[in-house]
Amino acid sequence: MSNSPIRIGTRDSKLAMWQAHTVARLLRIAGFQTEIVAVKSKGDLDTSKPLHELGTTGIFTKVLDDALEDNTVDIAVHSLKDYPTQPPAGIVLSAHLEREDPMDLLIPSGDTSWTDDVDSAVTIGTGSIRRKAQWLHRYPKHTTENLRGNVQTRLKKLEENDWSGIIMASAGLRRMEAVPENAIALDWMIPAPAQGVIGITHRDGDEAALAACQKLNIETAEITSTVERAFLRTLEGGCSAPIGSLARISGDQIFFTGCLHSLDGTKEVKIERNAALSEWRELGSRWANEVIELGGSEILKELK
Ligand SMILES: NCc1[nH]cc(CCC(=O)O)c1CC(=O)O
Repeated sequence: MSNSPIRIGTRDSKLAMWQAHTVARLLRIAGFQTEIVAVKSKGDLDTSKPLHELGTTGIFTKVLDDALEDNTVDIAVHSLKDYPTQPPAGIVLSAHLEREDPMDLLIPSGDTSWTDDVDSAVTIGTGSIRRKAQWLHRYPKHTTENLRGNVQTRLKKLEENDWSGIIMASAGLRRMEAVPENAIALDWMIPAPAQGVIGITHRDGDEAALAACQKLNIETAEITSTVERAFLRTLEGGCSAPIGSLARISGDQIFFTGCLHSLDGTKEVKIERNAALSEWRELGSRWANEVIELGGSEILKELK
C-alpha cells in the first residue's frame, strides 16, 4: 500500500465538514492516512431559491464529482440523500456509513396546540417539495414558505420569521448536537430516500480508494439506501418529485414505506410492503412500479 494520504473531498458547510472528519477518523482507525479537501458548491452559494429550481439533482454534489474527475481528491463524502441516484460515468458509490436517525423533525417556534387541529391556519418553513407536499396532505389549510440554507441558517430564519415552525432532518441536527429541546418527531412523515446516510464515492478504477471505502461500508445501510434510492430512481426518471421512502431490516425481512404526492399535497399514493431481504436488489424498482400503477403515473404526468 502506498503511504500517500487519502484525499477526502467535502463541501465546506459545518455539517459536511463534520461528516468528512467522521470519515477521516474511521479511515485512520482502519490504518489509512488522510487529508481533507473542502470545496464550495452551487447549492450552498445560492440559498434564495427552493432546491428544485436550481436544477434537478446534484446541485450540492457536482463539485465533488468534478474534484474526483480532476484527480484533486481520492474519495468524496456526501449526504447520500443529496446525491443523484445515477452517479456520473466513471464515479462509483462505494461506501454507506451507519445510518443516523432517518426521520424529520418539526421545530416549533412556540405553542404547538395547533398540531392536533387540522383546521388551524399556520405557516411552516421548508425548502423541500417532499416535506411541503406531505405537510399539506396532512394539513390542507396550512401555508408553507421557502426555507433554505445550512442547519445554522435555518434555525436563525425560524427566529426571524413569523412561522409556527420549520421542518428539518433529525440527522443533521443530531450530528451538529443542535436538536432543539422542543423538537417534535414527525413519525408520520416519510423521509427522503437515504436520509441520514453518509455515502462515499471514488473514481472507477482507483483500487486503493475502493479498498478504503470497502472497509467503511455498512451492509444494512447499503441495502436500505439502495432499495430507497432505486424506488426514487424508477419513479422520478430524472426530474424531481415529492417522493419519500424508508426501508428497515428486521431478521430476514425488509419492511418498506414509499410515497408519491402531487406538489399541492392533494393527491397521494403510499404503499407499505415487506419482502425477503435476499431480494433487495429488485425491490426498489418493483415497489416504484406498484406506485405507478396505483395512480402514480397521473401524479408524475402532472409534475412534468
Ligand atoms: N438537503 C439538505 C440536507 N442534506 C442532508 C441533510 C442532513 C440529513 C441527512 O444527512 O440526510 C440536510 C438537512 C435537512 O434536510 O434538514
